[in-house]
Amino acid sequence: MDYILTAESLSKHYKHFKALDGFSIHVPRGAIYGFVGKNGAGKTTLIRLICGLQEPTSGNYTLYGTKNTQPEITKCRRKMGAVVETPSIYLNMTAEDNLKEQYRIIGLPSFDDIPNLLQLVGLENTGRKKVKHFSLGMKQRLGIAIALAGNPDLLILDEPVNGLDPQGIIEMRELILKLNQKRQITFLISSHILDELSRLATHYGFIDSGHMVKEISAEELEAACRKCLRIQVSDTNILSLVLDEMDIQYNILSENTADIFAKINISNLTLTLMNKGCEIISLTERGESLESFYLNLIGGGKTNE
Ligand SMILES: Nc1ncnc2c1ncn2[C@@H]1O[C@H](COP(=O)(O)OP(=O)(O)OP(=O)(O)O)[C@@H](O)[C@H]1O
Repeated sequence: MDYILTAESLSKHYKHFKALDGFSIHVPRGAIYGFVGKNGAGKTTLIRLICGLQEPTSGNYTLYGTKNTQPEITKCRRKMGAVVETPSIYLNMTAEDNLKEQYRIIGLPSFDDIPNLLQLVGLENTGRKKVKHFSLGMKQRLGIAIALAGNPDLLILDEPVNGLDPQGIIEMRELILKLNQKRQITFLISSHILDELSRLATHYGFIDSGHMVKEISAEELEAACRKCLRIQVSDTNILSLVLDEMDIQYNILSENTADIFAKINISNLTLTLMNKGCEIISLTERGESLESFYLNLIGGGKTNE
């Protein structure tokens, strides 16, 4: 697989405190990678390291295949944009002037692309309005426009929907999906709002106390959380024959137990099984929400702070 960002055995210690400890991550190109963890788990610490704002205590990471210890890493960081904590924008300036300022900072020679960029993030009609009069959602989208100025193909967003109202959340989600699908931008999104992430993410990494607990694709996660019907019967051989005939997906767990992954007509199944001499002993609905998967993985309870 082609990874834009990887880390192995990465550690960041603050005196005796291990904010990241033997941490690993693998972000595939084109992914929307949901980076999930409780407050204080180490998410922002990783982002600060990748952005070059801090140095790791030990271990390495790679950006576009380049190790952080190689001099070319600075060039690689130019292909990356980040909106960390509150985006750094000038409140007394318009959206357009903020973008011009960013273009100057990164040395872009022409402002021609600014109208397109404003349109891309839905701020094309803000005219002379100063940013201090923007909603939080508009400010966040301007933060993204600023991060997009250098035409990056990796965007790192730290808690992008924190504090946004429902409309702002929808606009942010649509913008992320648009940039991912139309501009092939890979996203690393840190968040603890799992429900929102699950509408976007193609991959997840669950971090706890500075460790990567699990990396999983959205498909694998969906399969792990898939609702199923656990059925206990007198003979699963007969059950599998019947389910095959009905073209229903299932998984045999033992001589008497199986999981069925479909909505079924229970009376129909009971009758067919009885006619073939197989008795149903019990039926229970099983399944795990994303939230309970996450809590099982890292445990509820206290934060790291
Ligand atoms: N400069 C620092 N000095 C000492 N400890 C720090 C420093 N920066 C972060 N920490 C500690 O490292 C831990 C991880 O912090 P980090 O900001 O990475 O967490 P986070 O997962 O981003 O959490 P949040 O969602 O609250 O932002 C926290 O316990 C924090 O107090």
